[in-house]
Amino acid sequence: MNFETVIGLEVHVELKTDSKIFSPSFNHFGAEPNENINPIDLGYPGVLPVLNEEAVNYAMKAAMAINCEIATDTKFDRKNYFYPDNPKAYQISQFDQPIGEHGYIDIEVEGRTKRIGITRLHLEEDAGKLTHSDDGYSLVDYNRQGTPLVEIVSEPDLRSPAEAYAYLEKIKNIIQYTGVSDCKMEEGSLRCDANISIRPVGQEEFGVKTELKNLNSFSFVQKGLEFEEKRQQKVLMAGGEILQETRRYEESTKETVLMRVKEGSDDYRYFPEPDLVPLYIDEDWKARIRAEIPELPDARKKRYIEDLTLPAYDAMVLTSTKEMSDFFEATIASGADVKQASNWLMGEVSAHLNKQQLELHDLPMTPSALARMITLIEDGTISSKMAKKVFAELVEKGGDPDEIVKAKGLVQISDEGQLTEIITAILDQNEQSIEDYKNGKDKAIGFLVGQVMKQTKGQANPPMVNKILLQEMNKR
Ligand SMILES: Nc1ncnc2c1ncn2[C@@H]1O[C@H](COP(=O)(O)OP(=O)(O)OP(=O)(O)O)[C@@H](O)[C@H]1O
Ligand SMILES: [Mg+2]
Ligand SMILES: [Mg+2]
Repeated sequence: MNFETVIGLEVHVELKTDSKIFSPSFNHFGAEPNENINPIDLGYPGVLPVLNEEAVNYAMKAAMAINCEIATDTKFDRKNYFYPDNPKAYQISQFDQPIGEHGYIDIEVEGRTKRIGITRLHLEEDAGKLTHSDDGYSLVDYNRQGTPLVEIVSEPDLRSPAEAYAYLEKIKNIIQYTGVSDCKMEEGSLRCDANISIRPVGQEEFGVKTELKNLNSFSFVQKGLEFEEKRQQKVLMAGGEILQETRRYEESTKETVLMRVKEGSDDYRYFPEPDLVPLYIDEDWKARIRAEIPELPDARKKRYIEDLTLPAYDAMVLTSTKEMSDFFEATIASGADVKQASNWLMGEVSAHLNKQQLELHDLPMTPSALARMITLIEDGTISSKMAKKVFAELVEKGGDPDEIVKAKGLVQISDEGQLTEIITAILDQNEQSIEDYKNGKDKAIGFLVGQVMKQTKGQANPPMVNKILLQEMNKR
């Protein structure tokens, strides 16, 4: 029997506000365990949460960027659960009136664009972090408790693990552009639970889903879903039934294992949070936040193709991170040729970053330095071979391309008169090569170019050397 896979993702994104969602504790990653906590985070008796306006602004920004409608009347709810990562035994979340609903994003898979619905985006507080040691005890760090978090729930519109991967890339890309989160999976500021079911092809009704947790990278999400897709197929083919379970992905075995049979939302005993007033978001507030949203990746990509006439591939690569795209724009604003700037960023710059495991902001090279180097190539001051030396210096130490060119004696000889003089002398000494060339042996040109380069210590402008050589030989 042939099955169709159905996937819906829950993505949690931590918002990088200065302080926590309901308390004045710092909200910074990387502090000593339990350094950034106070009695509100820990839910001591008698404390009251106060909503951080910045967290609401950030959540609205994220929701708008994924095309959600923003609620006018919204509120917070208590989700009750007992687990040591949460000292209050409840999480303040949003149940039936989330900040954002009915959104979508467009993803590209195998050259096709597909629209994936977003059911909701709600604002909540993060829980603490447990570290389980091998010798049987667990450590609790409550620094994360109370970090503002948005949960973005997709419609069950994804049809393959590869689509799930593309969806995650796109969500990360968009949210990073808004600047409300770093979306670093390795630091936990972006996390994902993946829901998956299968159904016989042609059947309208969805199958029973399982939910995968402990997915620590986008590729583990894809691998976990691929395993689960096959596991469910085997169960159904053997006449068994899928139970609504929460399963844990094991990186070492690449398998999913049962954690618990899933609780329903009834088990959480949701009720309106009595310590917070309902939140009313008026049109002015919405408009103010909307005006702060920068140009998003899809719009940028379109502009690069239509206005800058870049190939679609370049536009895609350049907009894949905001940092790359901003660097590119600053480079062309400093006067670099658009296509050359794109080529350098996608080529040499990206290769260097990959090799050294660096990010653009780690480089001492500024966009204006890259632009100047590109201009020096274009106007013939340096050859592309010399440019490699200038580039190596720029990414190592930074500095001014003109000064590097001067210091390294890299100036190219592009003076027509000077080159003609050198070439004439070389031709006089190599009459055999001229003869060979006239007899159709094109190799002779290569030899003569080599002689010119040798004599000028590689400083002659190669296209000009070629042109003048041909002119002069044809005269003879
Ligand atoms: N039959 C199905 N097969 C695959 N995915 C499904 C199916 N039904 C629902 N989903 C997806 O499962 C996800 C459910 O997420 P949601 O946050 O609404 O509920 P939950 O996981 O039960 O709640 P919690 O936040 O408490 O974990 C959504 O992304 C939805 O698209
Ligand atoms: Mg959920
Ligand atoms: Mg869930």
